[in-house]
Amino acid sequence: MTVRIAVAGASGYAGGEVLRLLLGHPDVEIGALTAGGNAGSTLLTHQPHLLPLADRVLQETTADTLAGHDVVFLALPHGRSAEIAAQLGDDTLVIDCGADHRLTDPAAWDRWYGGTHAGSWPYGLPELPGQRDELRGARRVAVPGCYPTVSSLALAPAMGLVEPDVTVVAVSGTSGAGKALKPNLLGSEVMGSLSAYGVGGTHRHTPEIAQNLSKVAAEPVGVSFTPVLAPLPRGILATCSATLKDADADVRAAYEKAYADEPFVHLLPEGHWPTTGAVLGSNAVQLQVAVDRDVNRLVVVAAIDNLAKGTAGAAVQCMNLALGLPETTGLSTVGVAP
Ligand SMILES: NC(=O)C1=CN([C@@H]2O[C@H](COP(=O)(O)OP(=O)(O)OC[C@H]3O[C@@H](n4cnc5c(N)ncnc54)[C@H](OP(=O)(O)O)[C@@H]3O)[C@@H](O)[C@H]2O)C=CC1
Ligand SMILES: CC(=O)N[C@@H](CCC(=O)OP(=O)(O)O)C(=O)O
Repeated sequence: MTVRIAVAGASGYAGGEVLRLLLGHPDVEIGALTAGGNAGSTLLTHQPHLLPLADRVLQETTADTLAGHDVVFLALPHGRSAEIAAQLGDDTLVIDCGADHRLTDPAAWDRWYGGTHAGSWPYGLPELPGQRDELRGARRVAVPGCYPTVSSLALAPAMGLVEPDVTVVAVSGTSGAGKALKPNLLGSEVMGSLSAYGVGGTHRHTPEIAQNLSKVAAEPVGVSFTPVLAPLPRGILATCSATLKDADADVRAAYEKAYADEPFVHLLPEGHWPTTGAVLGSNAVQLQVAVDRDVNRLVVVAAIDNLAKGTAGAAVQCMNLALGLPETTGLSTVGVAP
């Protein structure tokens, strides 16, 4: 089967990564590509690596332009997806890389994003318990945020083994912030420096991580989340910890069991630790677990590429699931090294 796809936000980082992956997908034909203010320019201007699509002219992001495709990927700023998606019929599979449809609680949406909640869609993290079934045949998919992806996968197998109160400190490359110029992202501010931001429970991914872990734990899970910006283009390394209920619990066995059949989530052999370099450009998640005996805490380190498994790779994985294609089509588990 050949699936005709469109990408809204094709000039951005997430849209560009969706296209990079889809250029290697055997069942896809690439249709309309749209942007905001950059509509009218060629894709080459924004995505110098996507030469097979170099001459494509970016169109305006309207429902008319996007209609008539089998799949529409929305890689737009927060708050821009809902209105467009509402105008696309159920014959179109809509995959939203933004946040508009991730949170299930309207009050949480209002608190963290503000304004009217557009409703929640099937959540695009197939590796969470029960989630894959929700995505098979779905017509709408909310792709998770990059930090919630890595932290939820790092901690989900431990739910029940740890107290429902977790800490996540995650270091991210700068592409996570998108292309828009921000003062803290100027080259001279970022290079050679690490900086924490969204400290003190103020980052909008906190409720998304809590939503995921609370669903798995079947009880409210408190989340203390601190993101850190690093001078890397891509990659997230998350260190997650929680107090063990039973000091002798076999946590490694729980992780081995949870991810034994997952094509993209890899618990590394003991003694090896995840690195962002090892997952670069791939849809892989690398994990390692340890128990800090002195303080009786489980410590999990996890790495993803924020643009791949953290956004575009997850979007393609979910497209495959929704369309009934093999889940791994067009996706690699092999990173780039060194
Ligand atoms: N970067 C990442 O690691 C991740 C990103 N995401 C999500 O993906 C989405 C896109 O992010 P990202 O690619 O990083 O952002 P970028 O800033 O790199 O790209 C944004 C894209 O949206 C377009 N756009 C901006 N404003 C409008 C508008 N008013 N109408 C139509 N199009 C518009 C831009 O077009 P133009 O060039 O014309 O301005 C551009 O194509 C966001 O919702 C983000 O949260 C999710 C997970 C991780
Ligand atoms: C480094 C950096 O700035 N990262 C982004 C997260 C990107 C992402 O996954 O998020 P959304 O889809 O929810 O925007 C941030 O902290 O806002």
